[in-house]
Amino acid sequence: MHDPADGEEPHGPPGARSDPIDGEEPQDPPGREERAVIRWTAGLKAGLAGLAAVALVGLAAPYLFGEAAQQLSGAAREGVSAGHWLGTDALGRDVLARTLVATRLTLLMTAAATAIAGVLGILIGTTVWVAGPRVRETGLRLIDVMVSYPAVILALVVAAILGAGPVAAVLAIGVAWSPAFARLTASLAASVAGRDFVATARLLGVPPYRVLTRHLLPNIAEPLLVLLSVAFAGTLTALSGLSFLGLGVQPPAYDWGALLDTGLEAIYTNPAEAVGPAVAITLTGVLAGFVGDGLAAGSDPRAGRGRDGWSPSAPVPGRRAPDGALLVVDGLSVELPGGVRLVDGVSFHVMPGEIVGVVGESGSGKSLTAMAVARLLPDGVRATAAGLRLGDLDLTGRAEPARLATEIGVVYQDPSASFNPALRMGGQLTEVLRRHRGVGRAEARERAVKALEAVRILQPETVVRRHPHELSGGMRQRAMIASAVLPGPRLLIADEPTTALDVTVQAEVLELLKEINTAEGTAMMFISHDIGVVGTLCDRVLVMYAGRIVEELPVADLRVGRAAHPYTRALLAATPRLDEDEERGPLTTVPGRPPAPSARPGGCAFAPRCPVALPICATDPPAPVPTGEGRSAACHAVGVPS
Ligand SMILES: Nc1ncnc2c1ncn2[C@@H]1O[C@H](COP(=O)(O)OP(=O)(O)OP(=O)(O)O)[C@@H](O)[C@H]1O
Repeated sequence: MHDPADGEEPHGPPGARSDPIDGEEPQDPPGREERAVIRWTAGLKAGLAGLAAVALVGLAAPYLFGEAAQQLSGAAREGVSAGHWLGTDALGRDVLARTLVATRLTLLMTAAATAIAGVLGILIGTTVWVAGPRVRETGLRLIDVMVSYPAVILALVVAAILGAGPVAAVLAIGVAWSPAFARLTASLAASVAGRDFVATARLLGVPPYRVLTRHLLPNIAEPLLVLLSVAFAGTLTALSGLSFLGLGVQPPAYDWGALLDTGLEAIYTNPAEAVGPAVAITLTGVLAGFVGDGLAAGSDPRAGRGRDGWSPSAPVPGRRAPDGALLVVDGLSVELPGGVRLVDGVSFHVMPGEIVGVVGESGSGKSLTAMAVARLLPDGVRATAAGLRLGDLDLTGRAEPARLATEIGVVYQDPSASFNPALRMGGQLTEVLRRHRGVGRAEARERAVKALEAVRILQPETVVRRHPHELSGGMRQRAMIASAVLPGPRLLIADEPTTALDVTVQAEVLELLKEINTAEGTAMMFISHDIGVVGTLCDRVLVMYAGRIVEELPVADLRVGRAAHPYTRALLAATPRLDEDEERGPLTTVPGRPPAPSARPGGCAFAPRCPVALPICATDPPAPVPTGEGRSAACHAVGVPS
């Protein structure tokens, strides 16, 4: 499976190092489309609308109620009345008017403190990240200490040093909240810094500040935005707390905290006096919280995806899977939230007991197609399909986890990352049987031992007691196959299961998969970028290019080089064939590179690399056309004499 970070090709080879200032930078990662989208959840809308209303009050109240707020009515500490909805204060001034007027100063102070916290924290966090390892270590530890120190206490210390007053309070709270931003920035920057596009930018000599502003900050903006709204609520309460304690705003100026302080003095005689500022503080804090929650939910790719990231789409006309097909995929698309299609309307089927190979260059969408079938799509992508079913199991609906776990087995590319290093093999192998098939511990263990034996692992009784790191790569891959077939799945998805293995072990694993297929009748989807490997194992082959299936053909045709699509022919021409008697001439490479998903041309995505492209290929995407029994190709040039 592709890391989103390496989805698009960096410009030019790393060796083509240019001027460090104007160094050629890698393209933005595909995640960018994802970042640009804010999902307008109800909470976010309500929070923003509420805060806008509060800001409007802050703007207008001093003009509308400024006079009423200063006017001495003569009736001190008067209770709630028609003239004074929240009563009057010790000098007879209208409490409601004062609460409304105080909105402006409170909001200004809160916004200033939040801005100071954000700017200072992000500066500290990024400086720590840009600094060398030793400064970084010390900086991070210091930030940790500051974060663990309660912000209000820190603010009290700063306020005590700077003296009482609104400026000191704002600075104190701003400084006190900055470690939270520094910590988040440093951790997020560290996680993004390890991604390939950042490494490439550095390799190309892009200066650190440019890496920071162009590649790092935009990628971590979303969580920082969430923290900003949380900090707004936090600084509001903290500032009100300082004013309440007499360390913030000083008379005759007043904010909500100061009003609360005077209101509490009269809590027994006129409780309403404290209600105004208390409600204002709580309401504004809650609204800021709504915005934070809304932003967090909006940026959570799992939110709002409907049925587990799945939604139905219109059926694809003219395509019908044969009767009795086990897996039927109809118009499956996988896309990023911004609408960029990574897999674009693929339709295919797998018959019971059939091994279907999926080939194509890196990034053609093979893994995402397979993972969409297994319901294991990574966060941040969304799948739609007109139909997707495995036997009677509808894979677009809320498929039962127990059925998914037992009816579809998955073998991944990297055997070292597929097992939990902290657990023994036995527990991991028996998990699905025990959890979903209700098999007892002893029997599950016995079956695990048999399964390991079946994949030709020597001394399986000892192996079940071992941790994954104690096994060789080949053994781990075979153990993973054992684990995948143990619950008796109807479909086994093998995603480049031999890529990480050496050639001898590769051959053994392929043989093993064939044996399982023959003995158990397990249908398989076998993903590989190696058309030669697919030719030895599979019955039928789907060739993918730029998110689409461009050709479907029986493996017998592939073996003899009878392919209709120019892309398949180019792949075949680039593959060495050891079984060939006659001289075939030198191997050729497929010129050019596949387009990035966000930059696919309007017509046929292969057209710019195609030796037989027609004018129509640049404008119209070709639909699959039958090219023989069980064969089809999506190409305008098929059947056109060259
Ligand atoms: N989680 C993700 N977020 C964003 N883009 C993704 C994500 N996963 C994959 N992609 C992009 O989708 C496209 C198809 O990826 P996929 O992993 O399916 O390709 P593939 O054909 O299996 O390639 P490979 O052989 O290298 O694994 C690529 O451009 C990839 O960068």
